Amino acid sequence: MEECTVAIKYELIKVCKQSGARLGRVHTPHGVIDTPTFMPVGTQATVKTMSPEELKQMDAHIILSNTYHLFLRPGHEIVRQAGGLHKFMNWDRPILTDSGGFQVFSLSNMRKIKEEGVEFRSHLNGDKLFISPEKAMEIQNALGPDIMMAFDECAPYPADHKYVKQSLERTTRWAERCLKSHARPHDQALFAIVQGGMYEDLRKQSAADLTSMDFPGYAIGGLSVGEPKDLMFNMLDVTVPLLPSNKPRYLMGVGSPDALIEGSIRGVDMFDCVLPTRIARNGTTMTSSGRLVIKNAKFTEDFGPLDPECSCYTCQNYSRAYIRHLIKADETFGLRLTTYHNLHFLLQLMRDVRQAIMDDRLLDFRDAFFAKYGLFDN
Ligand SMILES: CNc1nc2c(CC[C@H]3O[C@@H](OC)[C@H](O)[C@@H]3O)c3nc(N)[nH]c(=O)c3cc2[nH]1
Ligand SMILES: [Zn+2]
Repeated sequence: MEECTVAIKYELIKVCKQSGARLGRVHTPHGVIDTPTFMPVGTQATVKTMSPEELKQMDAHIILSNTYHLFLRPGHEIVRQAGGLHKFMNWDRPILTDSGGFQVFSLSNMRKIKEEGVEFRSHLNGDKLFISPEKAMEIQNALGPDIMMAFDECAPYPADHKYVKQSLERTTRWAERCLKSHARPHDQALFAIVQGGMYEDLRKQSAADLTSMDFPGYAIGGLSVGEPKDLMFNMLDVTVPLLPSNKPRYLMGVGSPDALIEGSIRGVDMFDCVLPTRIARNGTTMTSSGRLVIKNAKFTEDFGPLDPECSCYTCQNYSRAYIRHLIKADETFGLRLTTYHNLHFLLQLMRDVRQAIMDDRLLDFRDAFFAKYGLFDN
């Protein structure tokens, strides 16, 4: 694609001499993203319990939203009338929307996959709905994110070689149809999603098919679907080297601290995961010494911060005892405090990862991080 029709540009800043990880920047219509980056997930046009101002305070560079959910509610035409997602949710930095491929297969029942697209019932009211590659592009065109994802099938795990091969080949044909129906390539970058399950040969086939179509960025899909972590890392070792080095690489649905560090070491630039926001809502927090479940009785009279090494708003102003009280009392403010801290923790982790790449010491950083992170027994 000639330069003028591409909405984003990847700038490689340097490669870590110790690990091979890379420091980069993704230039988008709504601003620059420093990579490797963690993207907070705002599936229904909000990062649950956080305001845009708080997300800026913790310096989130980009957030996610979701085609499937917004198609069902409030409907993409409402968002279009509002002037697009940035206006609708009052977020003027970059946005990435997932195509709904994952949700159609994971959230709705009674779905039928055809060459044309996927027939399914709404998980909200049982309405019979249909999403095709063209429909997914129409919805994302209305939502107006800086980065949109091709409509794909995230193959289930485990799945046999024959099923995964047929699925990836359909995903490739769907990606081609997405490209053809891409209305505003100069405004919105369309990323393809590499599939292939846990099969090296199929990962190579999917990567080869999609990189021959020259997308502005590539996601690695079909992972973090219940497989053992070392299998996921093994699939990364196979797939990442097949992706162009001058384009961003996005590992979908990955966000535990160890996976963010290991994925960065393997050359991944972008990550998203609901983990930090989801576990926060039942009072589980990530600290430099490991996971801390705040409801644990031992924190009843603990007036120290969640994480003594954390500089976030929650840790500077509130105690474990207070947060434990709020979570036990089902007080919404408690969820806000744990969510704020968990997101800040992962965003800070990625700032530390980027600094470690700059200093050519990411493997040392990893070892030091893991030496402490596993220490906590709740
Ligand atoms: C958790 N593991 C995981 N998530 C995944 C997602 C959804 C992320 C999206 O789903 C929602 O969170 C579950 C959020 O909106 C997020 O952006 C994927 N999406 C697509 N299109 N294709 C994939 O192969 C895929 C694989 C994933 N593995
Ligand atoms: Zn904190």
